[in-house]
Amino acid sequence: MIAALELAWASGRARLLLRMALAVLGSAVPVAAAWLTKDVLDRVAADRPVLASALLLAVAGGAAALVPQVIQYVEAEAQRAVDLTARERLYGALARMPGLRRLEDPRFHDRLSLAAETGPTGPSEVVGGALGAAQGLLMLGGFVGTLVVLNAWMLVPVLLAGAVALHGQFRLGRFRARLHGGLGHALRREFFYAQLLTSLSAAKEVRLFGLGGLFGARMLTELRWSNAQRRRMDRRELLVQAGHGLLGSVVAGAGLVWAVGAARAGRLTVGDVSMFVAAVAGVQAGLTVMVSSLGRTQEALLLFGHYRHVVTAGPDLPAVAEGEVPPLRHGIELRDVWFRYGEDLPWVLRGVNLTIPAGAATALVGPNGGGKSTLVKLLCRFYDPTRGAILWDGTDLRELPVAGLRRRIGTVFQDFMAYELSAAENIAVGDPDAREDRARIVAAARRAGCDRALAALPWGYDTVLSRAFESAEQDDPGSGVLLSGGQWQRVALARALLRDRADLLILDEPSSGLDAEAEAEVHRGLREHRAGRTSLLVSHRLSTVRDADAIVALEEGAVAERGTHDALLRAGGLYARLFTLQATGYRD
Ligand SMILES: Nc1ncnc2c1ncn2[C@@H]1O[C@H](COP(=O)(O)OP(=O)(O)OP(=O)(O)O)[C@@H](O)[C@H]1O
Repeated sequence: MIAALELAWASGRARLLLRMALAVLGSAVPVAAAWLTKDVLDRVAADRPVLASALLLAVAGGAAALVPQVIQYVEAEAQRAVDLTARERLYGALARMPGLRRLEDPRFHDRLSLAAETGPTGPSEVVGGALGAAQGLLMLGGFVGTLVVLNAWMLVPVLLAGAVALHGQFRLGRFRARLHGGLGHALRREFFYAQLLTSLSAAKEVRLFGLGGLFGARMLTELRWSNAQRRRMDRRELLVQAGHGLLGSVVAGAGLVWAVGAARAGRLTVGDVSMFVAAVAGVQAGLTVMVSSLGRTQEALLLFGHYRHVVTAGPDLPAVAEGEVPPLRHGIELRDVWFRYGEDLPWVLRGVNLTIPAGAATALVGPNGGGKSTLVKLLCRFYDPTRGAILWDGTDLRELPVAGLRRRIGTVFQDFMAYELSAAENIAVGDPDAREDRARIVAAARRAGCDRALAALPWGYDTVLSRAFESAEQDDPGSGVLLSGGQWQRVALARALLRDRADLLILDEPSSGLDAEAEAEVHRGLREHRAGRTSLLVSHRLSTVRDADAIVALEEGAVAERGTHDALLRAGGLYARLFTLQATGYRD
């Protein structure tokens, strides 16, 4: 509750105070209007001057019409401000998580989508609900006072009905919050199938294999399941609300019968009867507002817990204070590194001992699933080894600032990103400092062999590499083009080469999509770029690694052998077998 209120306070104090003042005004107006109505009626019946009271009643009527509109506007404005602050905090918290483990955890993902949904709306719901409850309480207080004056016994059934409704609303709120939490899995799968049916990247296989019907049916199954859950919720809500309404009308009807009887007997004036009717309606309205507002607050608080969980989760790897990492002088050592992605998952790396000497080119080869990409991810410190350590010039990576370490590394991942941004930005993301430095971007593109292709695009480097944002206007750099797989790979390579000051260059399958000539050309460029630098090249194309200073073969998570190309061929082990197979394939 405090966290939600703090968020609302932080995103606009003046607005929150105004909203509170309006809540007080909103609850005072109906009570004042009821008293003024009684006064006007009694004055008319007693033939006394009525103008001043009638004018005040008109003002109260105007305020009753106006205040809700103003509250609505202020609430919407507050909602937008809270949305901004909540998102800033949520995505800021995510950016402070340097590892990948949390994002791979489906439970965390569920919380994350609930946090993204409820964080921006939660505080407004809580504030709105709390103020609504206070408003209801004030209104209730005013009318309860009135009922006490007229007939205190009427309070008993009216308040009992309110207590029943309050209990029902709380149960509904808890049920609704649980339902919301439980739907995450189904919603994610439904979204996944809907994405498959609409995404361009899946379209080829979906059409060729005729998967549209299958995925569509699965999407509808998920939707039907979540609809059934929502239907259960709606039915409960219907029952509770209808019961509450019914109870209210019975109480109001009984009260009216009593008031009319009392007026006949001369115990009440006409004004008293009007006041009584207004008071019973007012108490019930106050209770309804209070009950539904408390229910709304409770539900919002339960859901806001997910937002709090994500925002306060903290870094997912033991953090070290920010700072720079000294340049690599001697090398990186993996000392008895064991790693698995989860406690219930098999070991991926099993006691890897390996040195990547500074200034030398090391190549990593081996069968699929051997752990090469995992080793790359550990070097970038997306995870910490489960056992053992990785040392940067003798210092454990866990003792180095993550951002500082990553500034020292340039990497092309096997599954690199194709950003729907301009060609220049697609390269510049490799080093945000170079965003405005077109000369550096072009130099990196030249080294990766994509300079000519990018310069020849309709708007050169400013062409957007996507058609998602295409506009009808001509000459708009937003109208984009699509690159081929190999061209994309060169752009991703340029992104890593832009970090020309990085100490360690990691290339995970940088040329798998290139044609033979392009591959030879790119590797010639890379050899020049890597000369004298520390690099780690992961590749299945063994022709591209033969000139590395050392080749390491990784098999089933362990180093099977290590040496130069010639030495490994002579040894006749795994590398020799793989190389000979590939070479024979080419010759045949
Ligand atoms: N995020 C992950 N969560 C769980 N298991 C994973 C994850 N990433 C990889 N693995 C598993 O780790 C093992 C090693 O995968 P890795 O990608 O490191 O192999 P690789 O040697 O790079 O393979 P390839 O040559 O096919 O690229 C595989 O069995 C894979 O299923």
